[in-house]
Amino acid sequence: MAMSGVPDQVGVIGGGRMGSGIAQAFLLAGARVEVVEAGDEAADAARGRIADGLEESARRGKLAGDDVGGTFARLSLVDRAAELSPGTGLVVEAVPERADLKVAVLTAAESALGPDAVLATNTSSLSVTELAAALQRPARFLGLHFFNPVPASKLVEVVVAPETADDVVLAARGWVRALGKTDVVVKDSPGFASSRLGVLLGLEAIRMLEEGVADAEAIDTAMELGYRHPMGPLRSTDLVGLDVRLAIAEYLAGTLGERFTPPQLLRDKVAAGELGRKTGRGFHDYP
Ligand SMILES: CC(=O)CC(=O)SCCNC(=O)CCNC(=O)[C@H](O)C(C)(C)COP(=O)(O)OP(=O)(O)OC[C@H]1O[C@@H](n2cnc3c(N)ncnc32)[C@H](O)[C@@H]1OP(=O)(O)O
Ligand SMILES: NC(=O)C1=CN([C@@H]2O[C@H](COP(=O)(O)OP(=O)(O)OC[C@H]3O[C@@H](n4cnc5c(N)ncnc54)[C@H](OP(=O)(O)O)[C@@H]3O)[C@@H](O)[C@H]2O)C=CC1
Repeated sequence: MAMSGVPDQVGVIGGGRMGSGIAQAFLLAGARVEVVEAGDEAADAARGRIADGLEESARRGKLAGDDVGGTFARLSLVDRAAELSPGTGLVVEAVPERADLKVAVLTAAESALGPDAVLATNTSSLSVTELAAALQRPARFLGLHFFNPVPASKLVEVVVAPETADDVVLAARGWVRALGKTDVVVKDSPGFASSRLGVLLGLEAIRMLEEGVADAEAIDTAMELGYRHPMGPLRSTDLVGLDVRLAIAEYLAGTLGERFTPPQLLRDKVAAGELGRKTGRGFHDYP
């Protein structure tokens, strides 16, 4: 264990929006972190995101002992999940929301690690139980669902499948707290507690936009001032990424039913490359 109560060595598969935030959180808690990204260009981009995040943490006085350089020195990048260090205590998978992709990287990681390692998925919606079925040691697997933006978000959903061992749940809850975040334990089911509710609100807001009920600014402001949500449902969709939201909605439509069917406007915007903040345009503009 690192001094603060997280495993000494942590792996994060996928260093995109979420993976880089998760890596940053474990670095701040004192762990050595290996991030898996294929290819030099993707690795450099992930390294850059994490470096920027740590600089911001330092500006906000969130670096405990080390300086930015010392914290960043505990980060390394590898090309493939099979190359993760055998002594890794915890791996969090944060590749795109596709079951086949997640199974491929999780099974590769499992083969590289010792029998006590815990594997976790950051999936927003996919069945943790079905992902577990592809593994040799399903008892050591669970969902650790972080929220965006990871450094500012206080929540991690701990998603428990029927086969997840009790001691793994206990350890994972301790790690979440050691990150300075709050854990909520949720039984595995499509969309867990947060995506099931959050996505429905987002989809309804898009349908309202399609119907011309109000413009995006008005819909968001209604929820921000009326319900005191920190961000309206369209601004939140822009932050998550319209492509990510579409993948989640498609899965939930298939499992929970028609009410999650993605509106045509969401499909059109994704097809047009308007993915939200990351592309500068979604339901709002980000110059
Ligand atoms: C798709 C999924 O599967 C799941 C999802 O993620 S769905 C949710 C998508 N996200 C949302 O909808 C976000 C909603 N919006 C919000 O929560 C808020 O507007 C926000 C968190 C983005 C900003 O809120 P804010 O109050 O202005 O944040 P801010 O005061 O700057 O920061 C909050 C805390 O995080 C810390 N923080 C922020 N950035 C940080 C960084 N880079 N490093 C370390 N700490 C940081 C701040 O220092 C502050 O800490 P304290 O509470 O200890 O003071
Ligand atoms: N965005 C959000 O608000 C949230 C998302 N999530 C979930 O987190 C997961 C990741 O989402 P997000 O971070 O937004 O997505 P991103 O697209 O930002 O990141 C995914 C990363 O995974 C990399 N990747 C793809 N295939 C592999 C592979 N085989 N091995 C290693 N890395 C790979 C991608 O690299 P490259 O780009 O080079 O292909 C990319 O850097 C999804 O399951 C999503 O549902 C959970 C909470 C919030």
